[in-house]
Amino acid sequence: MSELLTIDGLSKTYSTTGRHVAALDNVSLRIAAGETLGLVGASGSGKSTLSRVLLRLIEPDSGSIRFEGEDWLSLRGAELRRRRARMQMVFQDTLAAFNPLASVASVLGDPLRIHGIANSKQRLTEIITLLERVGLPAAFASRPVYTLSGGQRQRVAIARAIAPRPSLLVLDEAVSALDVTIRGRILELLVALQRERGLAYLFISHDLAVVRAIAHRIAVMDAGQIVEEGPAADVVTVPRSEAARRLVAAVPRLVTEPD
Ligand SMILES: Nc1ncnc2c1ncn2[C@@H]1O[C@H](COP(=O)(O)OP(=O)(O)OP(=O)(O)O)[C@@H](O)[C@H]1O
Repeated sequence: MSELLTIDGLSKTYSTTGRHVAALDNVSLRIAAGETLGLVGASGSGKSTLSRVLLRLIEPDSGSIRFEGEDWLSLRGAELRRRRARMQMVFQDTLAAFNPLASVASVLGDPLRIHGIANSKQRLTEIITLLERVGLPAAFASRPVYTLSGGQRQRVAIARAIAPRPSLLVLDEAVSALDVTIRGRILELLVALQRERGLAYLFISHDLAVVRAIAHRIAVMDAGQIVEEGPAADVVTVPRSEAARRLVAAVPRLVTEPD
């Protein structure tokens, strides 16, 4: 598999009122095309800081990111906007990410327009195709976002993320707020989309059980550092780091064999 994302030596320290927090401390990660890297860690370990750096919302103090062969941190302005189509995000809090009064059609139409995917005539057809692909009826196009359930909103968020035809989705606690049944269905949808489109995922969560269900490899973060990385089954069954052992212990069914 070819390398899609290469993160090398990424560091970021927040300094507020005389306190310094090393949120990212020399983080290096790799993701191949079409694979899922799970990133787990306790609250405050630096996961969201990494996703904010990838999104280019904050600049790291040092380190490099190569994405699709390009120096991701040096992209600016129009070129960054253009390349952003290829790396899309899905967050936990979709009500905050969307204007709740906006229709589903406008939420999905924006990326199509911005990235020049479909002209105004083709747009509604493309929106309906996207809705159907994520398991929502075409009639949802006219619904305001606030009328959708959490699971339905997360499907819209996934539809919006895949609309500009990315090669990588960064999913930051994307299923954490959903109840167990809905969460399972969204994970199934993500797996199906990955197979169809060769998408790669950086799947960020504090919940090792959820990450285990979807990731090929797992990286464990603790206090800004990657303390362990390996095939998903290995990290869950033979955790080497203290941080991974704590996360495994927090999921009793992973360590207890069924009767
Ligand atoms: N803007 C900021 N200013 C100062 N400190 C910050 C800022 N953002 C994050 N931090 C600190 O950096 C560390 C890493 O935070 P981050 O949000 O990246 O962790 P996380 O693993 O995503 O946690 P959670 O799962 O709770 O969201 C924490 O100690 C946090 O308090």
